[in-house]
Amino acid sequence: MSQTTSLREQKTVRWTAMALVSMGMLCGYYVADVASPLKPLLEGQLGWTSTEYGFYTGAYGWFNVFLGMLVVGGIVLDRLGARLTGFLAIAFMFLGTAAQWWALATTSLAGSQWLGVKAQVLMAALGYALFGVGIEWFGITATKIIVRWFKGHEMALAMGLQVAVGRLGTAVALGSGAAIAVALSVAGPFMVGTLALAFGLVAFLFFASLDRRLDASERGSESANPEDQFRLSDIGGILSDRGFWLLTGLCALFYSAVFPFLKYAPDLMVQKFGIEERLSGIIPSLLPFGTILLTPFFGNLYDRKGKGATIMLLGALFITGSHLLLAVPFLKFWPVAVVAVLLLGVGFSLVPSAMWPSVPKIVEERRLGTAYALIFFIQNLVALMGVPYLIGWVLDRFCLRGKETVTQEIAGKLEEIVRVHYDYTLPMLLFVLFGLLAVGFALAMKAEDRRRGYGLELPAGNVK
Ligand SMILES: C[C@H](N)C(=O)N[C@@H](CCCCN)C(=O)O
Repeated sequence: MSQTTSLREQKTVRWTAMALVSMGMLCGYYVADVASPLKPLLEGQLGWTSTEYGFYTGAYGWFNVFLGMLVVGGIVLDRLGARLTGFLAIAFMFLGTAAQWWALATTSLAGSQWLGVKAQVLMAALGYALFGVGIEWFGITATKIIVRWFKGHEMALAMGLQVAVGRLGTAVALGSGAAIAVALSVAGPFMVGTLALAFGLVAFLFFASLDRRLDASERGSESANPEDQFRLSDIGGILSDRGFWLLTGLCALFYSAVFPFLKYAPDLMVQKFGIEERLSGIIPSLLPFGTILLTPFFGNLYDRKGKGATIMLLGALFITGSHLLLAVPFLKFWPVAVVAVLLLGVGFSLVPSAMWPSVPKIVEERRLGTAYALIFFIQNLVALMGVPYLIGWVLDRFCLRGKETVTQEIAGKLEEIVRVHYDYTLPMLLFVLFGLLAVGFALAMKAEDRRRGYGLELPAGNVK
């Protein structure tokens, strides 16, 4: 046994490690959502359609799903360790964001088509797909890092805070994206994202040196625990568990009602509530801001009091109610949007705070890495790839109300842009449907928990 005290026993050091890793989450979540407030500008200035916007935002999951990059990420993480995987993840995010910046800034792609798609749209989509690999790898890596550094300490709080820091990135993206685009250019927010990720990479290198010191203090290797190893044979065992499928279904449907909504929320504010494009991200940015405090709060509540299945059910009900409010055609006053977004924020805090810590209650510890990778895989397929595309297609196919040419000041110059008008009732009803299906899965999860005794309703210490 080691004579030296492990570095993780020092509170300041482990929280410093968590803060350094969270910088990657902050910058990554910023880029993940920064295109949302740009939708009207992409249409007005660059002539994109809603279907092209949906194609681009759905590209997030292309490589994760079709090239199996999430599974590859799990294997790389378990075989090569968190330091190298984290570095690769941020490097992918950096390159993917730089590609998006270039695609929107260059004039060299104008008028060209690749594989029947506008070259600019495809280039931005490929950049976003590479970015999607990076951020998903980083999500799994950061979770494993937290487990390593906080085992036996404030682990749930650390996980909740890490998600909260990511949400701060989303809030900044939604709140400032359009203003940066109007001040600089539509590519401007991606330039900011590229620079931010360079900073995230430096912060991660500092973390890596701390992590190496943790190794030294424990005289062991970071991937020494054979329990953590990713095994392909584990997949069958996990997939045959009904509880796993109920949780995965809830995850895919819940995130289908939230992440794609965020991609269209600023446009909804412009189209339905008459908010100025420049300010269109302000109300949606209340959503992640609310979750910054509430996610760790509910996580802590779950640790102490239990009621995880009930918390997930409540969260699903909150998001359904919120979308219903936004779907009612005659409720067009901005305070309604504020109330709905705040309700959504409560739901967006309740479900993740109980869902992610519930996975270890359903899946045995040695299969956890595989289980998270599989859940993320299905979430990418449905919520991050399929639904964003579906909503864009529905908007173009069924919701177009007209177009007009208007003059707008962009980067100090007056320019003529096309403004496209949509009726968002149908897309919002689709989000209501995802919410209702999530409620169904949450109820089934609660029943399965009673039947199988997973302990989802029990506090952290009382689980068998
Ligand atoms: C997008 C990503 N796949 C995801 O689901 N992120 C979650 C947080 C996951 C934390 C797992 N320990 C989110 O709610 O942002």
